[in-house]
Amino acid sequence: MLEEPILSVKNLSKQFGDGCRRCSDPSTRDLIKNYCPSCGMVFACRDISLDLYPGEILGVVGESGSGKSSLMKCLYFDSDVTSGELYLQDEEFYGQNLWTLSAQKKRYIRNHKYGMVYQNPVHGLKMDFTSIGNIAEKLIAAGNRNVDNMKMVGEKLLDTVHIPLFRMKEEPRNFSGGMQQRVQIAKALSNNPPVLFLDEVTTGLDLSVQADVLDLIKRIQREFGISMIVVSHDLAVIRMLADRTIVMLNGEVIENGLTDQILEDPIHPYTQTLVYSLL
Ligand SMILES: Nc1ncnc2c1ncn2[C@@H]1O[C@H](COP(=O)(O)OP(=O)(O)OP(=O)(O)O)[C@@H](O)[C@H]1O
Repeated sequence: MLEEPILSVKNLSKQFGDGCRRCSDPSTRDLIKNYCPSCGMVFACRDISLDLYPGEILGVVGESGSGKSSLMKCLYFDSDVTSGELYLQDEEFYGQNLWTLSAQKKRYIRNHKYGMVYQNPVHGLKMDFTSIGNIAEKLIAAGNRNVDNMKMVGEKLLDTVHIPLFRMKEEPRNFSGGMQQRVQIAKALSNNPPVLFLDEVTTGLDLSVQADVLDLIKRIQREFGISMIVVSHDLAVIRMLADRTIVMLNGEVIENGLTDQILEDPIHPYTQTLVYSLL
């Protein structure tokens, strides 16, 4: 593992609501978990810092409402942050806090440096485009114009994720949930991104289909060497995929470390409950 992280988050906070006197002053803050009972303000993410290293999978695990999706949305610029810094190890953006960039530059980063796989394929795919057309859409967004080249890349990626090529002209709406996720993964890989985000990508799939998708993600890590952040409420998924893991509760990181170490010796009582539920 290289020493410099490919992606670095410093002190990310994401709050919904402006806050009031009761919750705005850190020294007298009076919250129920991450919620202010006086004004309804919610801290979805509180002072989160993390580093993603080249080639690794970082898992983010936590119960519903712990702030995992908000973290992911901030990283992918789907949502504005309240405060914090985000750095990408990249010549073009070195040393720049990505959250302060213009909307146009953020779009550029999404198109050229990032891949995203959503829990719900409807968010990542155009259901009325063909499967190969979905990949072409992302390639065009990343500046590609050569049709033969796009076709070649599309076929190769669909083959990589085991979509039979005779079905490449079918719309993903005709596919099973597992196949839709595989097309989403192919699309997310098409701009050759150094960083891939996966948000609850196996939730709702049958167990055998889940296993196929998880195997595919591991294979992609091995073959492409992409750094990934994988969000899941399911520690079993994180155990299969992640080299390192952060555990979130009420918008905060309560534990982080090597996944094996967290599984063998969980320190926080919430993490202990998560781990024991796997036994
Ligand atoms: N648009 C919003 N407006 C107000 N509160 C929100 C909004 N989005 C999220 N929240 C709150 O922020 C907190 C974190 O939500 P978030 O969706 O990030 O959690 P999560 O861990 O991803 O949960 P889930 O897996 O159920 O989506 C929750 O208390 C949620 O109610």
